[in-house]
Order: sequence, then structure tokens, then C-alpha cells
Amino acid sequence: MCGIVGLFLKDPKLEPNLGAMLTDMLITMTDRGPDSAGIAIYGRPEKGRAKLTVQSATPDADFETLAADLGKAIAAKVTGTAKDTHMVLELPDDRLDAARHALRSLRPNAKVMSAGEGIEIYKEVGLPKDVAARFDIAHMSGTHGIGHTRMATESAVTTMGAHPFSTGSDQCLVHNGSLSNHNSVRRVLKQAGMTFETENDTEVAAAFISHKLQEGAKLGEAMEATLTDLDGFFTFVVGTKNGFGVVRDPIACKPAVMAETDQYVAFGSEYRAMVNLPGILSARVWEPEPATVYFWER
Ligand SMILES: NC(=O)CC[C@H](N)C(=O)O
Repeated sequence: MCGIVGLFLKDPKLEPNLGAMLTDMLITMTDRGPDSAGIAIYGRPEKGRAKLTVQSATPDADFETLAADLGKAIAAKVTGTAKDTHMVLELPDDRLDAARHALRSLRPNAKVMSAGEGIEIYKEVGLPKDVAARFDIAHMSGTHGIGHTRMATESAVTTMGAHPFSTGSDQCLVHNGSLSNHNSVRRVLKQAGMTFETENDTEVAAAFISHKLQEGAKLGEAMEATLTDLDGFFTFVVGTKNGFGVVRDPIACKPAVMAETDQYVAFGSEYRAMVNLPGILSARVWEPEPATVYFWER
């Protein structure tokens, strides 16, 4: 099981409703994954600024002076917005690497959920309705987003084991299925310098795509490579700063439905995730083909 939803907006008029639409879609998929839930939201990037979303199990202690401490450490203006166990830190985009580095010594127990110009990732153990409420996802606006509700197969039920996984700037991936060769792919990626936070198979898929993108591949090419190099079952939905992609393994036993109108492209593990979207009754609705890469970029 596991439930996936995704929404890539073409019509800017829908942007204020992105969080509300994704929340509704994800809650519909609750019975596909009771363990943990997460959402990646891509907001419109602000020129010269970047965002670092961090999570802490002890937010009161860790977040109170974090923005000021980080600002001092990297000699730049840093602002922080806390939501429950997560905090979004905004800082100059050329100080992002320095900020990640400083965070490791300033707050050794804080975890980086995502980094980039547009992306924010919120994920925790729990049901979609509770996770979405904790982070007030329904009031977030943005250009595209991806949600996931997990029934664990490959690693422990923890915050870091929840999807989406982000292994590169403005990148994320969610997965329904299980990979049989993730340990050997992880070894190869580690040798190439990629680092991992969990024993999870999906994190390997995310890092595989990030590594291909770092090597200069386009999103479509990186996703195509999963079909030859990753073994097992998968439906993947991938997000980048400007793009949104879907790919299923050649057997495609993990369900997937897509819908497209002039206003959006939507993904659901099942059609019922999309029933409340505007104009769904006249949308083009189809099942993505096995071993076929679909992607949209602005
Ligand atoms: N049920 C699933 O699709 C699980 C996805 C992935 N293998 C995980 O454990 O996180």
C-alpha cells in the first residue's frame, strides 16, 4: 500500500488553494497508509533567498533562538517560522551550504527536511489529517506539491522514514512499492559521495535521481534511468523546483491515476483522491503506462 497524491498547477489563480487541495487529496488516501504522512509544497521562490526546513523532536528548546544563532554563525540575515516540530529558515541563497554546515554544530539533533529556493517539506509519524493539521498545510499556497501516506515496508516508522525524501536542492520523491536492489545501489551512490539518513529503499531512489541530476541529466532522463537501474516495484512521483514527474516500473502493480485540465496536472494512487478537484468531471483522466516517464516543467 501507501498513498500518493500530487498537484502541478498551470493556472496561478489556484495557487492560494494548493495546500487545501493537497490536504483533501491526501486525507482521502488515509486507508492506504496508517504510519506516517508528509507533504512537499513548492512556493514561488523569492529572488536571492533560500529556505531550509528543519525538524526537531524538542522544538521549544531548539527553535527559540535558532534563527538568531544561525544568522550570527553565517553572518547573514536569517528569519525563522516555526510550525509545531518544523521550522522554515529563510536566508540568502548563497549561504545555504554554510547554514547546513553551521546547523550541524548549533543543533546536532535537528534534522534537515529540505533545502532549496521553493521547497518546504513537512512530515511526521501519524495520520494525514493529524499531520496536515499540525503544520496547517491547508493554508499554504504554492505552485506544485506532493503528498504521501506511508505503510512501511523497508525501514522503521520514524519521522525520517516518512516520505517525501529530499536528497538534493529543491528535489523530492515519494514511492509506493519496494525496491529489491536498494542496498547495492546505496553502496554505489555512497562511493560517489551521496549521504543517507535512513535504511529506507525510497531514500535510495531519491538519491539515485539527485545523483543523475548532479551529473547533468535532465529530470526526464534521470527518471528514465530508474527503469534500468532500480529493481523491484515502484510508482514514483518526483518534484523539482520547476517540474513534476511520474514513473512506474514495467509491471506497474502499484496503482496510479492522472488527470489533466487547463488548470492543473494531478496524480492520485486512486481516482477517489481527485474527486473534489475543480473541473475534474471534464478532465482528461488516464492510467500512466508501465515503464513510461511522464513529466511537466514550467
Ligand atoms: N508501502 C509502500 O509502498 C512502502 C514504500 C517504501 N518501501 C517504504 O517503506 O517507505
